[in-house]
Amino acid sequence: MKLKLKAKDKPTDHPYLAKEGGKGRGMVDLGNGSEVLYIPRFISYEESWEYLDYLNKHIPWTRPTIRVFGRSCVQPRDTCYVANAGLPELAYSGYQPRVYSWDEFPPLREILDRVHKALPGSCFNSLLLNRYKGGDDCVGWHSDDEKLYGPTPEIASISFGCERDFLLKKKPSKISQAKRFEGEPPSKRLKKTSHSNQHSFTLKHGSLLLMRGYTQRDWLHSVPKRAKVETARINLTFRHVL
Ligand SMILES: O=C(O)CCC(=O)C(=O)O
Ligand SMILES: [Fe+2]
Repeated sequence: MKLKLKAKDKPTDHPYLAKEGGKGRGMVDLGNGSEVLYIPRFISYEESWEYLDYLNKHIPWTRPTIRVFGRSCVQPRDTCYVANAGLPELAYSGYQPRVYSWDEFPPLREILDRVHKALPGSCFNSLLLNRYKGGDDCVGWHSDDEKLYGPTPEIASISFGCERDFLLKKKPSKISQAKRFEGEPPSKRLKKTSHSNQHSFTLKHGSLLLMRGYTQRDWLHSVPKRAKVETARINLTFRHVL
């Protein structure tokens, strides 16, 4: 693996983020304890094509019917779910995916190992796969804030195939959050709210993006539709179910 991060470089707390450096390659501080790390070439170009080909052929993709704002619709992307045995079951938008075992897909375990090595201290036990067949396939604004991931989930996202935009936007702040600024001088308020409220990444073939801290509590993310995109993209999001 070409990644520069090694376990021996490890300071005690979140070494991969410390190592990348607050201002260095790939790390975006979203403010108030939310962070994103982006490593464009996590898996080599050639290996990434091999993984893409394998996943296209061997994953039992389904396109389920889900419920969004009280209406049934076909999810605009293919999906599959892999997890350790015995975990609480995942359900989202009224859909409970069937759970497949890692044993059925050795390359997924291999990618999981590579992610664990690159992110010392991480411990993912489940994986949601998405396949976007073309530019009409997408995922709308959401956060992965299901209770089974706990209050500060780390989500590691690997992308293969067609580059697509990954957008982040801040959730509208709650009154309780606004209240925190009461009684503080305006200069301080400005400082605390000076982070940008949106970010975008073009997720490259073989890239790794990590969301951590309060990113799921305070931010929404999406992969919007794109005209002119005709080729497929597969995305893997590794998560830790508590
Ligand atoms: O495809 C992506 O990059 C994001 C997928 C996602 O947000 C999800 O599965 O929750
Ligand atoms: Fe998500």
